[in-house]
Amino acid sequence: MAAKSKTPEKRVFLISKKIPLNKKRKNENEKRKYAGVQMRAVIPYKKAGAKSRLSPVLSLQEREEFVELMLNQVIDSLKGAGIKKVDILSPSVYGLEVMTKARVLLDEKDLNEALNRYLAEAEEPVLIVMADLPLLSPEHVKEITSTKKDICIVPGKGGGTNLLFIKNPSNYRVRYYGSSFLTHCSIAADSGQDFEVYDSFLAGTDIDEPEDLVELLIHGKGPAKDYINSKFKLEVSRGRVGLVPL
Ligand SMILES: Nc1nc2c(ncn2[C@@H]2O[C@H](COP(=O)(O)OP(=O)(O)OP(=O)(O)O)[C@@H](O)[C@H]2O)c(=O)[nH]1
Ligand SMILES: C[C@H](OP(=O)(O)O)C(=O)O
Repeated sequence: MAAKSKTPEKRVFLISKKIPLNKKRKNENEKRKYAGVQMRAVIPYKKAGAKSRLSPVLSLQEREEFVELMLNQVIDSLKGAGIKKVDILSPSVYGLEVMTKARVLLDEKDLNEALNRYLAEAEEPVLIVMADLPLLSPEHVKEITSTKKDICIVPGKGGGTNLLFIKNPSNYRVRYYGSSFLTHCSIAADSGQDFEVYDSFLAGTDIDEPEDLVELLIHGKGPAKDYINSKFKLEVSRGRVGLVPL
């Protein structure tokens, strides 16, 4: 009997010994990273005069209302993915006076300067997420942040960068505008960091131009879609789906 009771104990000991403690910790860390605990997300956001490229179809007041709805959906997608630390980086407190879902950081500098200052000070992996991504889901966020590479880049339409996940933020600088997707790939390669390109129609659809509102009405859900739905309907003309004011 004594010999029998020793065997299982010994096996338990051996199994747990098979996984070295440092590897076990690493696995646990990986899991935590996946759940978004050991990273932060930052959303650059400017409400004043936002989305000027939508001015042919939306007034200034409508555009400012609309970006606020998109911002809130982006925050919800990040939180839904388990990311606890979400910062909004804005040149002004305008529109963020009662924000409780994320920390508000003010920096009057332009988009690139403000983000690069943020990255230089960051001590943990950073996910940069644009505020105009109402088709982004928690599943996208989880997949992007579980990359095995140093960096994960999500291209936006027309050469932009919709999300950028950077594991070593103090070694990376952003350069948005122009063909920023290509620029961000080059910056990664030039700094010796490997990167993954996350190819997704929905995460890649940023809402810049009136035709992007068509994609929101077709594929979207939630308050940003409802807002556009209250002003426009879809209409098919010559084989293309377009937008018609209600
Ligand atoms: N912190 C900060 N964020 C900005 C600034 N300008 C734009 N953003 C944000 O950066 C992201 C990408 O900006 P754009 O897609 O060009 O949006 P936009 O400037 O509102 O739109 P357009 O006027 O049509 O160019 C969005 O999340 C904006 O809210 C800025 O000066 N500072
Ligand atoms: C900020 C800019 O956004 P876009 O103008 O391409 O939407 C970019 O992604 O480089």
